[in-house]
Amino acid sequence: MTIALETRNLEKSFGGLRVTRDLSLKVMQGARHALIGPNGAGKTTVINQLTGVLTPNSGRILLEGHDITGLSVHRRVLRGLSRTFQINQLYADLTPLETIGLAVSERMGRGGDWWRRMGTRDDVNAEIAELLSRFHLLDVMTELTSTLPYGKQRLLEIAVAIAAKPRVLLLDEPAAGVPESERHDILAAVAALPRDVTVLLIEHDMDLVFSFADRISVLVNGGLLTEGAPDEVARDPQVRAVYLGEAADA
Ligand SMILES: Nc1ncnc2c1ncn2[C@@H]1O[C@H](COP(=O)(O)OP(=O)(O)OP(=O)(O)O)[C@@H](O)[C@H]1O
Repeated sequence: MTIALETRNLEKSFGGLRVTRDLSLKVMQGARHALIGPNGAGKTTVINQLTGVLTPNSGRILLEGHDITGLSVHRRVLRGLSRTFQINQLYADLTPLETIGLAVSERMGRGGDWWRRMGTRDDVNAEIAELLSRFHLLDVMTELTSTLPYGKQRLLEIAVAIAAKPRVLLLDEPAAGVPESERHDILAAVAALPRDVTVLLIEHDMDLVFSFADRISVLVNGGLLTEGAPDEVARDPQVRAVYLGEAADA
């Protein structure tokens, strides 16, 4: 099987604090891989190094076998590595229709003239409509993003990431802050992501992790404690001790 995304001996320190410790991870093509760990384990720091927001002190990052350690955030996106991000800060004054339109146009290299051409291309319109439908956004497509229920905003984040047609998607806590009544849509959308997209999920919600992942890596103090299939990880006494605790008994 092909490796989609890999870290080799990744190291990152903030001053004297070693936050990523000799981390070697392999995310296989098509995997539903989750990275879990207690608060402060270093998960966000890993994601930020994968996307290029942070530069590791040492070690390598490979995307489909190519070394991307020195590439900018933008160049990584062009190579097929996307992440979800907090859309509310970026697109608060746009509607989901405009936001997805912009994302699709950006991918086609036409972001600059999207406003002038809005609605004029059938292929773009069809793709926007499909994304709005798939992510349950049709009913709110002309409302301002800032006014949407939080669950809809999180769905829009995933839709925008998918609009870039990534080969590898980093899903950063898609269910965080979403009220119970809206969680079902998030879980369904995440479960329905296209199988040709490799997904690395960071999530605190263990229901989501164990319903979604086919492989789980457990990070503790910046290093890999263990990894394996969900049932192996749930049974692992070290994991139960440091992280899952009572949840592993459920
Ligand atoms: N820019 C920074 N400067 C200094 N320390 C940092 C910085 N970013 C993160 N840290 C520290 O690195 C450690 C790991 O943080 P990180 O946010 O990566 O963990 P996490 O596993 O994502 O945590 P959480 O689950 O709480 O979001 C923490 O001790 C944090 O305080």
